[in-house]
This record gives sequence, structure tokens and C-alpha cells, in this order.
Amino acid sequence: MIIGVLGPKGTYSEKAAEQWIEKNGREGEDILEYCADIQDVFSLLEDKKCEIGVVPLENSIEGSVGITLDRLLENDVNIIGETIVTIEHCLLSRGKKEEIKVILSHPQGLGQCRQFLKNHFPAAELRTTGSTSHAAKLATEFEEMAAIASPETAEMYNLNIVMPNIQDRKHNHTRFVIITRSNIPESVQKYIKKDKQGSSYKTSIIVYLDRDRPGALYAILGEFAKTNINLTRIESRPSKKVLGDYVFYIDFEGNINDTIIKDAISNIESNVGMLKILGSYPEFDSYCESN
Ligand SMILES: O=C(O)C(=O)C[C@]1(C(=O)O)C=C[C@@H](O)C=C1
Repeated sequence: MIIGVLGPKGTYSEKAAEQWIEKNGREGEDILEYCADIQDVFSLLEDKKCEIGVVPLENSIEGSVGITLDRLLENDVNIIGETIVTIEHCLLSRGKKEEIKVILSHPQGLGQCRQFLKNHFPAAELRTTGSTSHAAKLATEFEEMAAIASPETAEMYNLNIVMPNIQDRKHNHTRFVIITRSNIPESVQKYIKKDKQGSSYKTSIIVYLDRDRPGALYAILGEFAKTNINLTRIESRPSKKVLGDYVFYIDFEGNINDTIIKDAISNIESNVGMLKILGSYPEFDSYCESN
């Protein structure tokens, strides 16, 4: 199976893909296709050049990955899984700490180490890259450059770990989603069947209210409260139509095949402008326990 991830080699996205495949039981040879950015992972999937994509969705320090949320709304995709990766950023360079003048990383990496950078490198120039491993690759060029990336990339790109564990909070986790086309390819079906054994499910939807009116969001949330469905996440994102207009990303416990969930969704659907079901998939925690 071909799996699209953010590249080059050594990204946390690659780690997420490996982690998810390992948990689901590897079936034959999987090929990782490294993409320059997250949009390209979605394009690769759409163009049928891969069967699965693994993309970051949210981080415990920096919050949502906006481009992933946008593509989930606009592209014809289905979420079939999630995995959570422990993020352990290090400062990597060819040079010594005193020599570092430019620090590179993915915007999420820079954001997760904002305080560290202010405290230790107030004068350094910060530059964004397509990924943390892309930063590591570029940092090999000059001794005055450093990258914020995983400890594994140090070895991969022949860099020194100048400072380990530099993120602003000890606990740093990123949640990734495993996506496929909504017309699920045959090779992916076996992973989905396997997942069903003894797992608790989560469902992700996107809702657009169409028109701002008193109690509109309350009515949606009421549907979940009424039937005791546990919400695990709600997030608003600009609709990009006019200022102050939003779409809501909602995750909750349960499977779209359960009658209780089906009924709640159909009640919500009749009261909103648009409802997109992104998919039902095994919750990360329970799927760890059942493996
Ligand atoms: O740059 C990487 O290594 C990625 O996989 C991307 C990404 C992200 O977009 O959140 C993944 C995990 C970390 O939070 C930092 C960057």
C-alpha cells in the first residue's frame, strides 16, 4: 500500500504512519510517499497516487493545524483512524550553541518552542520550513543554522543534538488522522475490518450553520446532550465567506452505524446548512489497549 506523508524522511508524520501501521498489523510491503506539504498529501490521495494519507490535526501546545482542517472540509476524504505521537523536539546543528544565528522549523515546531527561543536565542532569525525534517536537511548546509526537529533526524542528517527537549511544555503530543478517499480503496478495507475488534469508536463531523441565529449552536449541542453522546472536541474555523462566519468541527464518541448516533446526526442535519461526516474510527486509547 502507498501511504502519503509529509517529507522528507524523518518527520513526525512518518512516525505517525509507522505507529498506525504497526498497531494495525503490517500487511505486506508499504511504501511511504514523501510530500512537500500537507496539501500535497491530500492531492496525492485525490489523484489516486496513494491509498492512505497521514496528516497532523492538532497539537497539545499549539492547537489545530489549519490547513488539515481546511482540506478535510474541501476534499473528498474519509477518516479511518487516528494516532497520537509524543513530540520531543531538539535543537540540531552542525555548529555549537554560540554559533547559531538562524533557527529553522515547521511553524508548529517554532510555536511549540516559542518561550525556549525567546529565552535562549532572542536575537536569532527564525525561518519556517515545510516540515521539521526539511529544517534538519537545510541545517546541514551552514554551522550557523539550527533546526527544531526530532532526535532521530539528528542521526539521519548527521547533526549534533545541541539541546534536547526544548519544547515549552514537558508533555507535547500531536494527534494525526489517517485518511483515505470516501470511496474506500479495496486495499484499505482490510485495515478497517481489523480495527473493529474490541475498540471504542469516535466520529468526526463538520457542521455549517448557514445563518447566525440565537441558540443555533446550542440546538446542535443539545442533540448530543439529550442522548448522552460524549463530545471529545469542538472547534470553529472561519468559513472564508465573510468575517464572523464559521464552520464547526465536532468529534464525539460512537460509531455512525449505531442507531443513537444516526438519529442524532439526522436531527442535526435537518437544522443546519451543511453537515459533512468525515468518518467513524477506533479511538486511539482503546485501540492501544485492545492491541
Ligand atoms: O514537521 C513534521 O515533522 C510534521 O510531521 C508536521 C508537524 C505538524 O504539522 O504539527 C507534526 C508534528 C509536530 O507537531 C510538528 C510538525
